[in-house]
Amino acid sequence: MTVNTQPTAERPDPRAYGLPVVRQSEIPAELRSLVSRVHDLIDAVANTEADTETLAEAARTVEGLTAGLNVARRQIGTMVKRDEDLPEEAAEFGTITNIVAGDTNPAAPPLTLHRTPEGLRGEVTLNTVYQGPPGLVHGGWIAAMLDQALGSASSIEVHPGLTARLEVNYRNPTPLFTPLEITSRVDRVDGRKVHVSGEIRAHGKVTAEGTALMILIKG
Ligand SMILES: CCCCC/C=C\C/C=C\C/C=C\C/C=C\CCCC(=O)SCCNC(=O)CCNC(=O)[C@H](O)C(C)(C)COP(=O)(O)OP(=O)(O)OC[C@H]1O[C@@H](n2cnc3c(N)ncnc32)[C@H](O)[C@@H]1OP(=O)(O)O
Repeated sequence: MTVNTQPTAERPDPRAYGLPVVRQSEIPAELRSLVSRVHDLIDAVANTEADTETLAEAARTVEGLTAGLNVARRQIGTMVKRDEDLPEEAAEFGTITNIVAGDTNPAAPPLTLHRTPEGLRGEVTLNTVYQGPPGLVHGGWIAAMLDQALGSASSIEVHPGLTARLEVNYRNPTPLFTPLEITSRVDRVDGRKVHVSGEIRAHGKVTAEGTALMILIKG
């Protein structure tokens, strides 16, 4: 059962918690481009068999780049405001460096979830950076992606919350380099307790199922 496909009107404003907010459209194209290139760099570093001279030069270059970028850092907990077509009071917020779905996190896959009549749906294809068993996605990452999809279902359909309990059933191996479909929904709301569920599918077959209890943020 989907409780409500429309966002709740009143949402907690991160600014009330002392957290800065960046509009998604304010993230410079240059930063998005850098994030994408570093995402590819992580994969290249994880898999390279280049000669030691090339490795040493790359390390020096990256060290210099890191120092250059660290001259100006965001405040921890900076949030990004999404769905800017929604009215201000119905806006959806996410943490900008969220490890699963953060706009500016090059280590994030990233997973983007969209509303559907049934709940939320997203697609993601993972490379060897997310590898656990050979050729397969790490189980911890499967849990992380389900946690994000289930938390987002609560956040978008009801109200943002924190995961109090998460259960994952690994039904089939989840392959790398394969489009994965991730779906989630709200099953039941009981005061501040929101029961959510979701699945990951590869080639239409369920590889993992998750259920969780989200406790809504007060205020
Ligand atoms: C941090 C605030 C910033 C706000 C910024 C504004 C907007 C933000 C917008 C979005 C961002 C929000 C979320 C991000 C979305 C996705 C990220 C992925 C999800 C995560 O990565 S999230 C991290 C991992 N997560 C934790 O880090 C939680 C650690 N934990 C706690 O922080 C507390 O534990 C908490 C808050 C869960 C509850 O604490 P609490 O004091 O608020 O509530 P309380 O204990 O009174 O429970 C109320 C009722 O829930 C029942 N209940 C509680 N826990 C239960 C359990 N485990 N099993 C069964 N029932 C349970 C009680 O029995 C009672 O039930 P009853 O009312 O019937 O008596």
